[in-house]
Amino acid sequence: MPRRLAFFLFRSPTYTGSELPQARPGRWAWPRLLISLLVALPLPLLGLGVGVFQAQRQLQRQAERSVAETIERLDQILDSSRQAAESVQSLISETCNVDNQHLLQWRAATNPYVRSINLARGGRLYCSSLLGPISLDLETSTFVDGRLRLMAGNFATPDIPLLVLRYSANGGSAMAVVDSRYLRAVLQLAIQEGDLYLKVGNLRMGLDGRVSNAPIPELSEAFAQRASNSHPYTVIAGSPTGSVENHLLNYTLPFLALTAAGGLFVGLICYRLLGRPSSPRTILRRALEAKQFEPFLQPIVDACDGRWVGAEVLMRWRLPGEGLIRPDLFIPMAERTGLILPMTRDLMQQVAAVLAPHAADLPPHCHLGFNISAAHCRDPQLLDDCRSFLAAFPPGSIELWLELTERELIEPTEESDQLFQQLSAIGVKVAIDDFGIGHASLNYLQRFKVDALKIDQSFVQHIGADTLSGHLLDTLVELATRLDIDLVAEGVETKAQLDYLQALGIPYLQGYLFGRPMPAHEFMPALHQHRNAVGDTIDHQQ
Ligand SMILES: Nc1nc2c(ncn2[C@@H]2O[C@H](COP(=O)(O)O[C@H]3[C@@H](O)[C@H](n4cnc5c(=O)[nH]c(N)nc54)O[C@@H]3COP(=O)(O)O)[C@@H](O)[C@H]2O)c(=O)[nH]1
Repeated sequence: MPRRLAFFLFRSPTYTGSELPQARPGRWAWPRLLISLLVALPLPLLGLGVGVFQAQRQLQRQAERSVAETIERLDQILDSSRQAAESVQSLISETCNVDNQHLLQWRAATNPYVRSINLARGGRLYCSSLLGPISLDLETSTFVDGRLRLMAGNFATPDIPLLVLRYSANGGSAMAVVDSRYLRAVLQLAIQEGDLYLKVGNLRMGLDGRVSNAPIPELSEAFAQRASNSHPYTVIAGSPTGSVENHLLNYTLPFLALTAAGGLFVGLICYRLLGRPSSPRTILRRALEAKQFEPFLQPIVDACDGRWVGAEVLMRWRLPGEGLIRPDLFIPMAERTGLILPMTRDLMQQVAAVLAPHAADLPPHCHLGFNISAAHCRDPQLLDDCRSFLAAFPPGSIELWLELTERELIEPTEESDQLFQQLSAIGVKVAIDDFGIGHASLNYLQRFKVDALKIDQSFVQHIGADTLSGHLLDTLVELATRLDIDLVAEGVETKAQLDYLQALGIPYLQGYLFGRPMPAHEFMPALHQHRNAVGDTIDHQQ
């Protein structure tokens, strides 16, 4: 095997084109093996099919050829025997004297196939080249067509079968006796595989040289039969059940082994190819089809009293065998491949399916925020997706927020302007996510009709650590007040940060201090639990 091919087949697969996680190879091993088997099997099966077809054809041809050859040789023997019998026809009317016996012996000895020649008259054998004068009954009706008789033995050699050719002339007959050993040799030489029979009347002789009146065994795999044009006998050849298998083993084994090796090779290549990691797009598309992307909800709280006012929807990838995958590992790739559009649509549908039945229990005008990226701003279907999402809830029960991220720069165009106007018209709010760290944030503020800013968590985390963050937060609060837009501070983890942000007058907060992102179906039970707790706290404070 060339080195490059061996390397391709046997090296371990490592994908270098993407850092996207994939399902563990172990889970995929069985289907991969099954597909490889399905790919590997056709070649040996085809080989076997061709082998069986060829074997059947060869056995049939062989049977037909054997029948033709046997008839040709037997006719030669019988023609020659008839000549021997014909040559003594003048003796039939004569007695079995010494001269006539010598003549019979001479004729028998000079014919290559004839063992003896006998004369008969008036229903009796009266003269034999072997025994001289004899007197034996002769039943001419036992000769097929009055001319040919197959016998298991006779008076001279009771255990050696023979074929007797009768030639009628001068009121009697001359009979040339052919030893079955010639016949047996003819049969054996004419066939390599299968069975061959000489049939005279209801008696038959097989390759073993035995004469019997038993029916010929069924020749199911190949069959040929022909009667001689010159003498009253038939030759039958064929192959019994199991002959094709034997033929395959004896003659086609190398071919079958070759096709099996070919199948194995193809299967190995297939197994190898299936083991190669897919492109990032294919991995994500498969994950989406398998419904592996799930919504997690993180509460957003009212800074004054800590009550939940809504949630941000964050995507998680539940990869079988690997657990939950962080969004920063796959969202950038989803954005690059454009798959973020159907993924967000799927997320919206899942959230609507989980929360809509509990709409009455949600906080008033429940704020539900989804992250969108540049591709969404060029996708007119976003409008329909938002409409469908809003339509799943009773009117006015929720507020849909789209959070614009800055991972990809959003180029404002006529279409995007129109899209945002239409979104605003149906009540969808727009927030700028991670505000303050991206160079485009201020640009977005100018261009889009923004309803809220989400202050990046890095500012919150530096509260108390440096004065610059504090100044920046002051400036952001002032900016939001001037523009009359809402503010949400992200990444609140400590009581100190909470106090600071409350003192600044930031109305909404989000962070681990209030709740970590949780599976969508856990949101309602968590909200009830929180309500009980916050209700208590508020009562105590009052
Ligand atoms: N286009 C889309 N982007 C998405 C979507 N879902 C998530 N994302 C973006 O992936 C980034 C990472 O998100 P995630 O790991 O979910 O992290 C979020 C929070 O879990 C985390 N967070 C929240 N509170 C705290 C905290 O107190 N401390 C702390 N260290 N981290 C906290 O911050 C992330 C908040 O995300 P965001 O508000 O969007 O900035 C992230 O950039 C997501 O935007 C999606 O569906 N589409």
